[in-house]
Amino acid sequence: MTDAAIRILDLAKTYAGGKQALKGVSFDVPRGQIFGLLGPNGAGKSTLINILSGMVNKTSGTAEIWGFDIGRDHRNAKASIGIVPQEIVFDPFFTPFETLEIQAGLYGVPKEKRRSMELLRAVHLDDKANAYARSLSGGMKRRLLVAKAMVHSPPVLVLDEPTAGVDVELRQQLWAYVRELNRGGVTVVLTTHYLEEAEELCDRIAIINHGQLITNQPTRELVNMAREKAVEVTVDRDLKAPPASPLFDRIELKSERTVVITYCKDKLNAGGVLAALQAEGLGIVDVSTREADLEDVFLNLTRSANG
Ligand SMILES: Nc1ncnc2c1ncn2[C@@H]1O[C@H](COP(=O)(O)OP(=O)(O)OP(=O)(O)O)[C@@H](O)[C@H]1O
Repeated sequence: MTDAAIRILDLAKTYAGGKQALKGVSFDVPRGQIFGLLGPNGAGKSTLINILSGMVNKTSGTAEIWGFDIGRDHRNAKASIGIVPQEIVFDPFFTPFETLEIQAGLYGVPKEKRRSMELLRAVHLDDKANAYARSLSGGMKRRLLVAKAMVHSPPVLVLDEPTAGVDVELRQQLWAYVRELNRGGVTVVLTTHYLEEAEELCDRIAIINHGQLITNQPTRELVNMAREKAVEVTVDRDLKAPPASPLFDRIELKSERTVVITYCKDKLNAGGVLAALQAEGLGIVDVSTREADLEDVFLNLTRSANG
């Protein structure tokens, strides 16, 4: 038995029309982590999740969930994962309580082991237990989907773009619950477009683009890869052209007196940038720096993978 929560090996998918959505992707999701799966639109994230959930058939390669092969050991693999889909799909005529009971029935959870009310409390929907699902707001429906994915107490929970259309407060509530589940031992996989979200939540991040894995590493390391920093400097006189220096990677004129200078933090620091400007005879009026974040890394990595 592997110690990975999910093990994906050379996984490929070509759709009927010939579109190669996954071109041989391999990675492990370590147990106990919150793992981010990132990529731009059309990268292949949903295809990968749908293969894990059994909704899409893989073309080749293997995938294991909690040590169970999704093909050979389909039942155990399915029992080991809960998936919160991207689309909100409910039967509008069932109440949240009934929705969870039916789902538990589908997974063969015996009545005495069901915990529908407990799950509804956890996602702050206990007061809506007997309301029609169609009367719930978008955020409430999304939380109900999370509860629904947990009825059979799977060790792995996958959330596919869970915060699309969810407001900031509900997003925080959702993350608080996801963290709580993770502290309780649930491995969480999250797909998102929001790098900030991934940076805040995930222990590890994999990025896919055009069906290929671009990177897979601890979030901290990924952030450290952002070698570029930018400093915005306002000087004491109008500039006709941006002052050039071989030390700068890029320089752009933001307004007559403000320039944004991008530099590599291995070569230079903000003091060096200012010294170079002063050497040009410019007086410094104002300075602000920006920490490189995952957005930069993401753009750099996907750019180099495209080029
Ligand atoms: N059923 C399908 N038939 C044919 N092509 C498909 C099908 N589903 C997805 N694709 C294509 O496969 C590629 C990967 O799509 P996928 O939905 O996996 O990407 P994604 O990373 O989840 O994107 P998004 O973030 O927009 O959901 C896209 O080019 C998409 O158009």
